[in-house]
Amino acid sequence: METFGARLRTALDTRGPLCAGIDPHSSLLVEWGLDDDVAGLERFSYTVVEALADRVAVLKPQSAFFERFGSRGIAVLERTVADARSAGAVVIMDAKRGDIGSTVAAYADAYLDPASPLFSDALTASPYLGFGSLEPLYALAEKNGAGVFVLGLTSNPEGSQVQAAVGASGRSVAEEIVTAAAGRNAGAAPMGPIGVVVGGTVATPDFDLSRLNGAYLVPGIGAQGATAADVRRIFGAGARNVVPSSSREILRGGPSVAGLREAAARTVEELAAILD
Ligand SMILES: O=c1ccn([C@@H]2O[C@H](COP(=O)(O)O)[C@@H](O)[C@H]2O)c(=O)[nH]1
Repeated sequence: METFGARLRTALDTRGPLCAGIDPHSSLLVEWGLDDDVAGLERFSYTVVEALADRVAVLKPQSAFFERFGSRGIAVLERTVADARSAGAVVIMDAKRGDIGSTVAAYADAYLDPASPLFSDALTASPYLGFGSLEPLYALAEKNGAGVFVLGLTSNPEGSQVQAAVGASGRSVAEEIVTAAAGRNAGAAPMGPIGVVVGGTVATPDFDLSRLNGAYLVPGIGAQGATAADVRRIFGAGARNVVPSSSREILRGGPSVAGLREAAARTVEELAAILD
């Protein structure tokens, strides 16, 4: 079985360093001339998959925008994930799950078990009930060749209230998360299954990001104001295993398939120029 790290590395090498978000905001549905209903959600999501799943490295559906339509929205999410994976994209489910370990085990079954209709290549998760509370996700991800992206330094301005807090060790919460993830990834090649989210909008971290031996998912490119230059500022020129992520900026290229492809290609070009 190919590991998540190997699959992600190949996707980045062959398709370029971009994660395109599938975020069907009601305002975007309207911009695309669609109704803000399940039919609109379907058309929007399947168009993004048709346009991008055979060419961008990673697609990241944002679960919240599907959940708001209840079970019919989840059905659209299931097909979106399955079709995107069939077309060769690595799919990161952005659901930011987290709870006590016994409940996290059910989230693991929901997203990281190949028998589940929502099975994805990776899941975003919140480690703020403790990094170890997510252990069932790490274990099932490893078993099934999938990945987990834990929140480290999020792109929103409120994040630092928790993530920059310094504990008894003298290290910030975010540094502790990176350290813990690095411990779990030790020895894996080309990289381990535990990635960390570091927003492109954050202040330059004052600790070493290079020891993770896993991928960094970097949301905030485009609509939140982060640029390729920010990716270089945070990770250094030529950084590897960095997955910049942009949703609204690319989605505004729609509703045409050509417009979406053009927006994605432009973003990849900018990012590839500064990443390995
Ligand atoms: O720190 C984080 C973690 C996740 N996100 C998610 O990424 C996209 C960003 O969308 P844009 O339209 O490119 O702003 C969205 O799904 C967020 O939930 C994040 O922004 N920051």
